[in-house]
Amino acid sequence: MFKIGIVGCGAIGSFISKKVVDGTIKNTKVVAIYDRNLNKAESLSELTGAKICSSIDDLVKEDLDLVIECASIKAVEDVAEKSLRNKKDVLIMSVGALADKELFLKLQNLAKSVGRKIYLPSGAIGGLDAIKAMRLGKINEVILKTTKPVNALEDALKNLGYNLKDIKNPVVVFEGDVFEAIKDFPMNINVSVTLSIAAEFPAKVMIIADPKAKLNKHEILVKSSIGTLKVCIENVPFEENPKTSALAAYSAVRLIRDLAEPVKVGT
Ligand SMILES: NC(=O)C1=CN([C@@H]2O[C@H](COP(=O)(O)OP(=O)(O)OC[C@H]3O[C@@H](n4cnc5c(N)ncnc54)[C@H](O)[C@@H]3O)[C@@H](O)[C@H]2O)C=CC1
Ligand SMILES: O=C([O-])CC(=O)C(=O)O
Repeated sequence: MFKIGIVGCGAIGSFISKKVVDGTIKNTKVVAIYDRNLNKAESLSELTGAKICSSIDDLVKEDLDLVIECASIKAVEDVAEKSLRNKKDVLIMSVGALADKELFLKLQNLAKSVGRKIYLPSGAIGGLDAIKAMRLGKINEVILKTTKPVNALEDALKNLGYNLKDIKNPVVVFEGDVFEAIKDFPMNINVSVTLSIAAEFPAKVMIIADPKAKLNKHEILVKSSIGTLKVCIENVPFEENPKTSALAAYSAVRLIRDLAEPVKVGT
């Protein structure tokens, strides 16, 4: 039995748990969970039978094969470092944390020294298989254009001083590099960091708030010496968290399921 621990019992953590319980992820059990909001942890414990832990330290001491972080950028350092130090592989959803190059390097070195893995799912985007191959040639440009409904960007827009009622037409609310993008939109643009890590090239990012949009759209352009990649993905958002595309959770489910598969498809 493959044993997992989950930190963050929101949209993604709940979805992964459901897919364990319904057998989509086979031979797997959710053994331990932690959320700073106890109510959220209690609902997932009812569904999975998992032990509710009182802290990340408590969770990583359990007998686990994989710890899944699906909480927030701020939680990543603690979850990843403590999991690795306790000889557990870790899957990170809040990939935006790894825009901090020092942190990323520290975690990579730690994973190597303890012989464990850090998994970064493709999340709400696609095309990373081709981009990873392209980076063996020369990458010249990486662009991500993300269009989301206004409510999906609500927290970040309010912090940036936007009055949401004033947004009547699609408006470019951010244009800049990946590092600035994830600072301003920490709950909306983790994908830009995953893309930049896959390409080993910092993405240029544009974010558009569209009051008529119903889907989370990500358009990717990568120019390289091997060829040009254009990917456009239009994702259905989660009802319980419209910031998050359902595909992000599906990609984690797929990754966990594939760990046990004998055949690997794609790079
Ligand atoms: N890599 C990707 O493509 C994507 C990544 N994400 C990221 O994945 C993460 C999870 O997303 P959702 O499930 O939609 O979020 P959510 O807001 O539905 O759930 C997050 C849960 O984590 C808990 N939490 C937050 N910080 C915590 C901490 N420090 N310690 C313990 N619990 C904590 C919250 O109480 C909440 O229950 C977010 O950081 C989100 O930005 C979301 C979409 C795509
Ligand atoms: O789910 C999405 O469409 C993308 C997202 O929120 C993120 O990358 O943080």
